[in-house]
Amino acid sequence: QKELHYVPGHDGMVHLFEWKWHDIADECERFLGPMGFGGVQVSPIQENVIVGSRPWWERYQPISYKWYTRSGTPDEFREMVRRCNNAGVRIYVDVVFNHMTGDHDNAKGTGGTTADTHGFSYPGVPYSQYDFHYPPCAINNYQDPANVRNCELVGLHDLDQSKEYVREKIVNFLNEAVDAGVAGFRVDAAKHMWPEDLKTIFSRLKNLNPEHHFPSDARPYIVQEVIDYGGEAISKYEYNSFGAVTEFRYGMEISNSLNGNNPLKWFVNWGEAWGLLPSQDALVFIDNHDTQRGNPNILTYKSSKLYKMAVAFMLAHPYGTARIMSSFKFDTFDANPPQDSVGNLLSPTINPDDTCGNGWVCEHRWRQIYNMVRFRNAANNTDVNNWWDNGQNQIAFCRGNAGFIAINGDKYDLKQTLFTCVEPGTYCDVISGNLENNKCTGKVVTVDQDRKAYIEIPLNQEDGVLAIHRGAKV
Ligand SMILES: O=C(NCCCOc1c(-c2ccc(O)c(O)c2)oc2cc(O)cc(O)c2c1=O)[C@@H]1CCCN1C(=O)/C=C/c1ccc(O)c(O)c1
Ligand SMILES: [Ca+2]
Repeated sequence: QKELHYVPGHDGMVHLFEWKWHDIADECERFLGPMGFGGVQVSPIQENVIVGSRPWWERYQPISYKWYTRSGTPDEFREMVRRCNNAGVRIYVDVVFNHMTGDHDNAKGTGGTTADTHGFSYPGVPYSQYDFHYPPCAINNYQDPANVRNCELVGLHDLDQSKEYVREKIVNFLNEAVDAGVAGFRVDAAKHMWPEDLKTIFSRLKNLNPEHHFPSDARPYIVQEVIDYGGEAISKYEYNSFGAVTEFRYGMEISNSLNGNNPLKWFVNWGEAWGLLPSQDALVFIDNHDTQRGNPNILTYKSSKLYKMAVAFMLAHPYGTARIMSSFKFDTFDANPPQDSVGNLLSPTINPDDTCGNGWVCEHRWRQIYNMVRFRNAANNTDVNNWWDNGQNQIAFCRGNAGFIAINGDKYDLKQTLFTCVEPGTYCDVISGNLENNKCTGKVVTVDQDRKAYIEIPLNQEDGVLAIHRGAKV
């Protein structure tokens, strides 16, 4: 099965990239739980090799399966899982077991473990040369599935998951996290592992720990990172029968449209009809930790108006399992996360307006984004209906009779009286403000007896979106 184990009334995953465990626990209790977020994807928990300038990608070079990273210790991790589960927020661990490190002289890990990387020896597990694809070959041909699975990604020593000993080490690592109360995993570089090996490994995972309020016999939710935009020999469809899969085309198509290359009107049949994975198998996102820094066509926090429109559309639409990126500020690809002079990660500071400081972007705390998480919760179990568009980049649709959203991607005002599906009454536009003390701090939308309303999104307005739902009715 691929069902998530979100607590009822919670939906939407947020990737708290590079956050420390105690800060995540605080965020679950003070913000994510109350706002109805479903879960957090955390950075890798396994010990990684220390690379000089501390680039973000050092955490994707494991040196052992011990839970010591710059995000915290095993006890801090377990405490975070307990506190987040108690706040109704699930934890999904980013796990890296396609490979270990590349070659590093005098390699040392974030938990003090050393390794002889040139000799393919990792005593912290232990792994030796026999546990790897050896002698190494380089991945240099994405049209050859064996090359992509059995060779080294940028020189990272490639484990052989067909070996029972390797499988056992991986399964034990994952099951320890299940015992600690996690709800599932994001499997890094799944494209670089054989589907049969992954299926075998996942079949050996325990059921989720009932002490953490999971239904009995609940299975871990697995998301496999398969970077497939089409055009390579390996397909996302090789992986979605035994786990969910990242749908990279999702963010690419929405970014492409909002960047002006393809009118929004075409999204009337957004979903499988576009060649995307089946909805229940798809983990969807606008940007991720890699594409936000490596792909100029993908919208990120740096294009904030278009980005909020993209994320609002994702959260308003029922297709797939939505994941919101929460970033640190960066201006180069390799940039390290916010850290002090001796390499300790900095905690996000929370400003009086609830935004973050200390180099953290906290997209998930932007009103236009957290309010769309609430929209997604208010609209759960409904479909897209009553689609409207102007033939170009102005669209609107309902979710059952629970919610209504309008988006203006054109270079002129949207001014229309539209059918909004929701009960007649007065609603707050949750993009421009909140419903507080039974008043709207932003725009007010009056829905008449015919369930129609005058909808206006001027071109020069701060946001290109208007959204109302039954949870924001005055
Ligand atoms: O130029 C780079 N890499 C060469 C391009 C291949 O990119 C990588 C891909 C990759 C990229 C595109 C694909 O279609 C694909 O199948 C794989 O997946 C990785 C996964 C890892 O766990 C660790 C890595 O170092 C990589 C990686 O280098 C820079 C310098 C080293 C890290 N890195 C990077 O660019 C790091 C990227 C990275 C790191 C972690 C990820 O989870 C990820 O998705 C990408
Ligand atoms: Ca591999």
